[in-house]
Order: sequence, then structure tokens, then C-alpha cells
Amino acid sequence: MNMEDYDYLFKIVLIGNAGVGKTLVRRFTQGLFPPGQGATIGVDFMIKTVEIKGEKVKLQIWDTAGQERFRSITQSYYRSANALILTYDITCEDSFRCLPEWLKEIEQYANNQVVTILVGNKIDLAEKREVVRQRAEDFAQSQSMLYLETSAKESDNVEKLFLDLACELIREAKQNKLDNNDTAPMPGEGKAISYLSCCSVV
Ligand SMILES: Nc1nc2c(ncn2[C@@H]2O[C@H](COP(=O)(O)OP(=O)(O)OP(=O)(O)O)[C@@H](O)[C@H]2O)c(=O)[nH]1
Repeated sequence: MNMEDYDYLFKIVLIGNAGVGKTLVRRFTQGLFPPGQGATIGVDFMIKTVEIKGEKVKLQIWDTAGQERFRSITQSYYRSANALILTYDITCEDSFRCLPEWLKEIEQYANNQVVTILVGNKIDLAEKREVVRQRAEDFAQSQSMLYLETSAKESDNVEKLFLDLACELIREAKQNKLDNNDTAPMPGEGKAISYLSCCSVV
């Protein structure tokens, strides 16, 4: 597939507490687990192109650091995101309790049309689950978010997460609901930034 040959380009940003498994994106882009790196420093960048019903969809994905000290950097990535993947860890009640704070950040920094999906990660650790699925589903519904549970470790639902999101973004784009923000680049887009690492393209 030619890299520049695509029908849609969507910008996706992963957010959520430190340690919840946002690096699950590497499972999707590179098939890697464990990702072989520690906590994300600032922001990490990946690209993957997928084909959905004959249409080529280029996904630009930003994996942001969950640690509080990086918040001012990561907030600047919300504005031009078409979709946000808000992740928590199903084995960590605290990561679920912090979700309202993340929603406040979204309200403050993201555009109005952003599609948000809530992801409960680490379902391979079922015996350690602290957040029951129904509670998370109810919360997601109350906040008009999609909901999915994943395991980056076992690769459960990881591909589905990005494909479902791409389908939803196409659907919204076809209804012209998306903020067509191609002219609003992400911070550093088009410039060589040393802390961004560009990875796989399929
Ligand atoms: N069992 C299990 N462990 C996971 C899963 N996803 C991530 N982990 C582990 O959880 C830890 C944190 O994962 P990361 O992906 O680095 O978490 P993060 O949300 O990116 O953290 P920050 O980069 O600090 O924001 C690592 O030790 C991972 O190996 C999963 O699905 N199952």
C-alpha cells in the first residue's frame, strides 16, 4: 500500500493514568508485548494504515504519558484529535475513579466533535478485577462514550478497538460531523522532534 494513498486520515490520542497499558497501541502497530520500554516520556507517535470496506484509512496515533508531570505537554495534543482512547485498568479501582478528571480535561482541551472510547485494559488479569464490566459500561453510556475491554498482553480486542474506532470515524466523517481539522497540526507535526518515534506502517 502506498503510504500517501489513503481515503481518510484520522488522529487518535491515547490518554489515561500511568500504568494502565496505553502502550497497547504497540500491540496494534507492531504486535509487541511487552513493549520493551518503561513509562512513556511525553508523547510517542505511531502510524498504521488499515483497509475498511475497501477504503484506506491512515491512523496517526499518539500515546501520551499518564504521569501528571507531563500533563501540560499531553494536553496540547487533544485539540486536533479526531478520537480519544481513554484507558483505565480493570484491576485498578483508582484508575477508574480518575476518569471524571480525565473527562474534565477532554471537555477543556478537546474539540466538540471528538469521538471518545473508554477502554478497560488488562482483562487477562480477570481474578484481580476491581471494576465490574457493567459499572464501566453504565459510566461510558452516561458520558456518551463507546466502551470496550482489552488485553494488550493477550491481544484481546486490541485490533477490534482501532478498527471499530476507524469505522465510527468514517461514519461520522460521512455525516460531516467530524471537525475537519487537517489544518490544525499536532504540536511538532512536520518538524523533527527527538522524543517522537515513528514506527510501523502497514
Ligand atoms: N497483564 C497485563 N499487563 C499489562 C497489560 N497492558 C499493559 N500491561 C503492563 O502494565 C504496565 C504498564 O503498561 P504501559 O503500557 O507502560 O502503561 P501506560 O499506560 O502506557 O503508562 P505511562 O506510559 O506511564 O502513561 C507494564 O508492565 C505492562 O507490561 C495487559 O493487558 N495485561
